Amino acid sequence: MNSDSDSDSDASHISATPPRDSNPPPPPSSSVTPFTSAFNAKCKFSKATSSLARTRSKPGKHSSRVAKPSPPPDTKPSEEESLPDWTPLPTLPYQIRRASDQSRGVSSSESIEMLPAGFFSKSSSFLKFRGSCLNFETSEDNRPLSELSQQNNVETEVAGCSMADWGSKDNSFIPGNPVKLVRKYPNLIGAHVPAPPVKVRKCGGEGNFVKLNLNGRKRKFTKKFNRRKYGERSSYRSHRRTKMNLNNEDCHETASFCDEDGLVTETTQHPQKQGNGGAKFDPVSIEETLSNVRNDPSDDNLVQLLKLAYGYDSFQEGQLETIKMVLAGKSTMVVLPTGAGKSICYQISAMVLPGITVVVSPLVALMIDQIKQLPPVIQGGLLCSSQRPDEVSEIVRLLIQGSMKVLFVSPERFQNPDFLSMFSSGLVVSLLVVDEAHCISEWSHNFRPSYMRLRASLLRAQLNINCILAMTATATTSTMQAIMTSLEIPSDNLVLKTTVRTNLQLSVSMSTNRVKDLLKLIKSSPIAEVRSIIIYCKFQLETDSVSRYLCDNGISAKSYHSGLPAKDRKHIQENFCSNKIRAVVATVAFGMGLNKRDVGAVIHYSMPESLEEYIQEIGRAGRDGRLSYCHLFLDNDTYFKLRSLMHSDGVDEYNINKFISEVFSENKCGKVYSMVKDPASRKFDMKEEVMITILTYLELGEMQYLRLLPQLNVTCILNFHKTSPAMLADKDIIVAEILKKSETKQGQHVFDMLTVVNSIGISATSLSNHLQNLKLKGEITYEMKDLAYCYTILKYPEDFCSMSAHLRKWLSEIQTSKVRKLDAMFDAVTSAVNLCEKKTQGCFNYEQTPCLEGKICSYFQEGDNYDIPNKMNQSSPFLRADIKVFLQSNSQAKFTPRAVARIMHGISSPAYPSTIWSRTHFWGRYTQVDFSVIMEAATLELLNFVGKDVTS
Ligand SMILES: Nc1ncnc2c1ncn2[C@@H]1O[C@H](COP(=O)(O)OP(=O)(O)OP(=O)(O)O)[C@@H](O)[C@H]1O
Repeated sequence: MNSDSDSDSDASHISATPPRDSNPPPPPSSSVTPFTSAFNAKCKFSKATSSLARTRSKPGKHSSRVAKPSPPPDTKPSEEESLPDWTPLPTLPYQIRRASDQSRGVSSSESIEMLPAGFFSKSSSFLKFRGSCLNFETSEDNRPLSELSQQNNVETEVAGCSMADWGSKDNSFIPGNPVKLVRKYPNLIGAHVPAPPVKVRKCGGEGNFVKLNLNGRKRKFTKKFNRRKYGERSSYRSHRRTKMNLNNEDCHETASFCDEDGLVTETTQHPQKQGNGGAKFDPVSIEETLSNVRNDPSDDNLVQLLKLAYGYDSFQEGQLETIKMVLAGKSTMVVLPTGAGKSICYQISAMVLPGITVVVSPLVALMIDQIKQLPPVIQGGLLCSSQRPDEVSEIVRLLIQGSMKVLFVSPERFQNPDFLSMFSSGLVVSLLVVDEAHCISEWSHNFRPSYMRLRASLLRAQLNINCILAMTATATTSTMQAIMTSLEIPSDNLVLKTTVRTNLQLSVSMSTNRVKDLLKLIKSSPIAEVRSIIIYCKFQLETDSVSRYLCDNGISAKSYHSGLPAKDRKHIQENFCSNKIRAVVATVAFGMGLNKRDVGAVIHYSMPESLEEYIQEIGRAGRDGRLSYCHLFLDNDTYFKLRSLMHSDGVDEYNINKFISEVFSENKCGKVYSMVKDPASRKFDMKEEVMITILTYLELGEMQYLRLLPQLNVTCILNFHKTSPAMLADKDIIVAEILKKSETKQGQHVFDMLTVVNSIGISATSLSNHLQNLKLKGEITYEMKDLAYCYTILKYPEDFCSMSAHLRKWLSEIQTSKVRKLDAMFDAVTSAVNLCEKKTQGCFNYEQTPCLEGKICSYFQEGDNYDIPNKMNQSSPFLRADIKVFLQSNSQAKFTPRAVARIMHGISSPAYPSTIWSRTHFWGRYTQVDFSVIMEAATLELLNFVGKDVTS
């Protein structure tokens, strides 16, 4: 309990149960999950003075109306205490007592500078690939390959080399130095062994649909190599039998840190890589082979192309059949394990096909990684919102002249009219690749509403695309079905292989002192000998404390999370890739797309939220094909914390209804509307992710009610400098309109961008550009704020109530699916621990690979449509009494059952932020009781209160 609240003089200290512990629950601000990052933002925001304005209000209202200061729940603030402003709570069905005044206005001190729309980034390549005529030119950027190799970090160099070239003592690249293809050694420090080539099981004539076969006992080994690979696990077990000693504290690390600045660029730079005996990149031979493939895409011709472009001797499982299907013009769905080489499937197709290949990727960092890994024959670039106009123009120029073959974009780009117009004016797209395709499905672990834009029908209409390649490493049957339906991929066109690579050894242990156990694990064989380790935590603060602890104990470690500045994150990743750091202690923010081949261990300090996330994260290990270790520490507290957080996205039908009513409060055809994000989030007690999900549904659901436009800062604060406002207005009709629509405050003109846009009938981008030009001429300076969702209305809904009911049902199904995924994860690892104790599944000591693989296999095959056990309590004797006391002691506020349940679970929400509500000692007291049980109890107690309120 917070010390502040201990001193409460109101009734909140009287509770049916004693406080659970003397400390408040750990601040969720340490979490890195999307919802808790948003939570952090809210916490920060609520400390600042905030604007509550809505865009459709009169000029300046965004800065003039402000939330009423919040009465703290359990304690009265001292005068010096700078409490966050009280946010206007939604008008709730369970109203205890109205706060007396919620309309006090304070101007917002926040200002967000607006970026001109449509920014792009420069992409350069030292080789230009002219798509149609296949001329290879050396560009001005061209430098000796060796120089580029030196400039690039080890990640790129290693990624690029054939493992047959890794033969020297120091594991350096020696062209033409073949090594035996015996997969004998795990990823060890100083194990001066060449890594074998990555070889996985052959598809073996199983057609396009190959069933999952994760259970080690049932594996068929078509190759001697694979038998050896699996046999190695057994010998490893016996090795561990004698050597595993978790108490060995003697092993100290000596790896040092280096602060030299690394460079990661967004350009296509190609180290000499993909070595096949050091075969040089030969544009003429590649051109000839490409022409052969176009005439006859036979296995031999494609293997020849693979050799010349990448230096690999053969395709890995699933690659060849995918490429052949795409080249035959068939839309295809590929589910291959992490590190199985999915990228080559679209890269080779892009080389062969005549038009451009558009790759949709969820993260810019991922796009940059992919661009860096393109072979020299492919020029690639990306479009993202932070690029300068000249960078955009350069990309567009290269695309139009046919020099650029692969373009990376985010799904949000498909709502940008400038981007879409490129395709209507003749740019031919031969292939659209949807990377991390599971984001399309709301039943996946990582649903992104913007991926709803990638429906085949929309893509066909907008980009005239016929062939789509969907790629993921993690899709359950229901996720796969959702993706294939959405992208109209025929069920036969599925390439599906095992979800876990065979070179990963999985283990789990229960832990009551994770940090100590972690240290022991890292200092014991075999992980003591591993050079590169990733340790995954769930919360940002956890990464800091764990890495500090490791450093204090002689392990070179750095923490990595999204709260760090981008420059620091880049630096850490580069130092890790060049082995200057041994361990990265990271949140989920680290690793996606990371292709450091010799990561020898992935340790889960905290359990992931789903088996999908687990597979993604362990997929960073052993990408060189060598035996690698994946250990997970299981603890109940993390499970309860994560389960609570699963409910932070929940939303009531009542608030959805209010939200929709606000969206459609006017209905003028062609008018651009906006909703400022932060105040709306507090008003409807909805996180931004939820608001954008609803808006995207209104755009892309069964009926198109609105069209979303790019988000915009809608309030502009303008200063005139050279010419007087009146004189400038005489010459400039836009300025004249701005003057009409603006309010003057202390010499500054404050106006709403969309009011001007709607009255003159120009686009928001044109208005932004106009202001930018005036600024460049020295006429004005301006500041933008109030980031808002912008949209136009296409159809007015007939029945808000049924629409709200439908949306609530949909959103709660998504939430239930997430909760079930967490339960399935917890169930898989707990049962692995329990089964392995009984040693019934062939597991030994700390290795539980067969058990876990069995669980993972059935999860991905059968989905989560089974009765998953969970650890939550379904009742609590003091719950109702505690809720009653809580409501009595906070009678000045108003609550919904969900708000009460969140407080009891210690979850912040936009209208009930932890900065205020964690002061009550009920905060997080009932994390072990099922959320719905608390909601039910809260409903009953609130109804009692409403009754009392009405009669009094
Ligand atoms: N045929 C091949 N032979 C040998 N190595 C290959 C082959 N194809 C790809 N690789 C290598 O495998 C590594 C992983 O490839 P890639 O990054 O495409 O995997 P992925 O399936 O996209 O993984 P993730 O889902 O984790 O991003 C790369 O270093 C790549 O060069």
